[in-house]
Order: sequence, then structure tokens, then C-alpha cells
Amino acid sequence: MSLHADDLPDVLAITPLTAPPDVSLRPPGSKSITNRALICAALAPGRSTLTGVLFADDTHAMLGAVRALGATLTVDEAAHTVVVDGVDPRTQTTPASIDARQSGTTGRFVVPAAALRPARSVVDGAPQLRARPFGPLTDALRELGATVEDLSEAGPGLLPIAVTGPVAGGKVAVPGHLSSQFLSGLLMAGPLMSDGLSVELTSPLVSVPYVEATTAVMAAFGVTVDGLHVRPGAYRATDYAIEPDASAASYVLAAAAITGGRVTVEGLGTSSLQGDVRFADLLEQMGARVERTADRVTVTGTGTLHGIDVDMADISDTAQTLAAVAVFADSPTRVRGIGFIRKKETDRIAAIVTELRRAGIDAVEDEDGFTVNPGTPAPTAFHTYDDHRMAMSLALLGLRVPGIEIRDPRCVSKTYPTYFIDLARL
Ligand SMILES: O=C(O)C1=C[C@@H](OP(=O)(O)O)[C@@H](O)[C@H](O)C1
Ligand SMILES: C=C(OP(=O)(O)O)C(=O)O
Repeated sequence: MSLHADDLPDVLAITPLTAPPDVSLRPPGSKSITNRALICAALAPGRSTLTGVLFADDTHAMLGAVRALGATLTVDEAAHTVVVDGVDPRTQTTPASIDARQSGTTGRFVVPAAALRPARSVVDGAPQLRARPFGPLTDALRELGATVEDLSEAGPGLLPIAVTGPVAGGKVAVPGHLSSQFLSGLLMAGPLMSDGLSVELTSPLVSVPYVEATTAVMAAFGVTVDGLHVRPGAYRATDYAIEPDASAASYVLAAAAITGGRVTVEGLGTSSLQGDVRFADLLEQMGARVERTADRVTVTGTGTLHGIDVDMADISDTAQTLAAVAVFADSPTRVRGIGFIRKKETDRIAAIVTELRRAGIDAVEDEDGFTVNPGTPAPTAFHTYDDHRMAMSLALLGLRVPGIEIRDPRCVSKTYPTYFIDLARL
């Protein structure tokens, strides 16, 4: 049986490891960096070659989106490469229709980019994305001079919307506590706004490292962000190598910690653009041994894990991974600062607590996070809520205990279609 997401059964049984793993692997390309590089390359007149590209549902959504915005793409999935012939969006007058599927980054990055075009673009997504907030972005774009039509019957600030530019730019106030993606999306469109862009945050920013990644990718394409200000300018087409996905790496590194094995992740280390590479720091605090170089991280499980109390607002995509590790610690783990993950693919706080409890683990929901009291998971078929990170995190329990099954495992296709292939390599 192939373990690629496309071929998975409705319920996947996880086989416990018979010996601790000792492997080295390179996770697929970063979703976050792929989708930033695709936007910047699409807005840069001329040819950019992107290597190390992730091909998954979220990046297929972005490939479709940048094509609709006028870029010409030559895609080589086997070589993990996309050649992008970008265009100045301000010269594009063809109406566009964009399906962001389930991808928050695609939706939140493409709406401001579409607002640069003197044309009407309709942006929609799957029901899951239709339920996630877009209001701060549509408010900001109206303030900056775009025409935004709310098309959702469920109310304003939700997909689908239609946006018509060109957006002039200027100063705008944006909340930071719901998602950093509004800010990242606006910043990437900023240099092509005639008045440039100055953003002021009206509430504390979550997921800060993602904004740093945004400015780093913009810099690679020739645009400088100064504070939260971008001067009018232009992107420069360039060749860009995308690093592996640090959120994806969290699962295999966690596997080493909980099984007493050793896993090395290649292509990610202290020089990574992604905040989620810091997940290894948490494993270290819990008792695992961690070695790092500029582009490699090795985690070795020591057989002992202690609970920790941690604010994960900067690296919330790894909160569910940590919950799985916490099950095997010798004291409780409290995760804080992540109330905003209730508006991700699902309410991730409720979902992880519900599923751990289904397995007999004493997990408790807090407003801004959760507490996991360690225990031995009972044989359980876990529900995954169409959330790739529920499937990938809960599968880790099955590496240690028998009888763990993952329902609807195909949801890993959102960011990591080869996840169960990599897990089997352990
Ligand atoms: O900018 C990005 O690439 C992302 C930002 C984060 O979202 P929020 O800023 O909404 O927390 C993260 O959860 C998401 O997977 C990717
Ligand atoms: C929240 C996620 O993705 P996005 O917001 O890009 O849909 C994720 O990948 O966990």
C-alpha cells in the first residue's frame, strides 16, 4: 500500500516502532516560504526560478492564484521547481477568479496582491476557509483605497469577496492578535502601492516569526521593509531556494523525543527563516538532547521527558505536536498564548483536548491554550477534523502505543502529502 496522501484509506492504523529510530531526513519545502516566494516572484516582472518548492494542496492553491493574477508558470513537480514569469499587476486588466481552497496563506496573501490590479478579482475558498476571518484585511484594503465587495451570505469579512484596485496605499491600522497573515499579505503588496504602505498594529502580534520570514523573502526579491513601512518600489525577479518546512519537521523530531531514538532533519537549523525550528528548543527543555548547526537539527530522546509551561504564540502550528509529546512526560504540560488557534483549520484547542480525552488522557481546555496531564493512551481511532496537524500529531502516539488509528488521514495533503511515507521511515 502506498502511504502517499492520495492513496491512504479512510482509517489508517499506525504501527508502533519495534526499535528506536536512527534516521536523517529532509522534510518537503516550506509551505510558508513557498507561498511567499510565489507571490513575490509573480509580482516581479521577469523570470524567477524557485527550487525546493512544496507541492501540496496549499501551494497548489497559490499556484492557481498567481496564474489568475497574470503570472506564467512552468512547473516541474519531480524537480521541486517552478519557473515564474512575473508581471507588474498594475498593468493587468483581466478579471480574475481565485480559489484559495483551505489555504489561509493563499487567501490572506492574494487578496492584497489582487487589490493592486485595476480589475475585479473574486476570491473564494473551501467551506473551512470561508469560516476563517478576513475582515481585518478587507477593512484595511478599503482604507487604503481598494473597492471590496462582501459576497458572503454569512456576513461581512468572510470569503467570498471581490476586490477591485488599484489600491493607492498609505497608512493603515491592523489588529495583530487574530493572525499575522493580514500583515504579511499587506506588506508583500506594499511596494506596488503608489503611496507605499505604513502599518500600525492595534493589538499585540501573534506568529511574529512569520512576519520576519515575509520581510526576509521580500528582501531576497529586492524590497526592503523598514519597521512596518514599505516605500513604493518594485520587486526584482531572482532565483530562490526554499528551505524545508519547519512545522513538518516538528513531527519527526517529536518522534525521536518520545521513542528514545535519534532523528536528524537536514536543511533546517539556526539559519532558518522559520520560527517553528524553535520547536526543538521545547523538546530540549523537556529533556531531549538537541544538536544544531546552521542547516541541521538532531534530536535524541533520552528516555525521560518533563512537562513544561510555555507560551506558543510565536510557533502555534507546533502546539498540537507538543500536546502529543506531553502525553509521555512525567509531569503536566501547560501551553498558553494560543487562543487564536481556535480559528485555524478547526478549533485546535477544543479538537486536541477532545481527542486526547477520547484516548483516556486527562487533557484540559483553557481559554488561551491547554494542559496535558501525562498518561498511557488507550487504543483509539482519532478524529482529525479535516486538520492536517491533528492527523500528523496524533499519529505520533501510535509510534509508542498499539491500537492507534487515524480517521481521514488524507487531510495531510494540505501541507505534507508524504507525511506517512516519512513516518514509516522511522
Ligand atoms: O504566514 C504564514 O505562513 C503562516 C502564519 C501562521 O498563521 P497565523 O498568523 O494566522 O497564526 C501559521 O499558523 C500558518 O500556518 C502559516
Ligand atoms: C494554519 C495553517 O495554515 P493556513 O493558515 O495557511 O491555512 C497550518 O498550516 O497549520
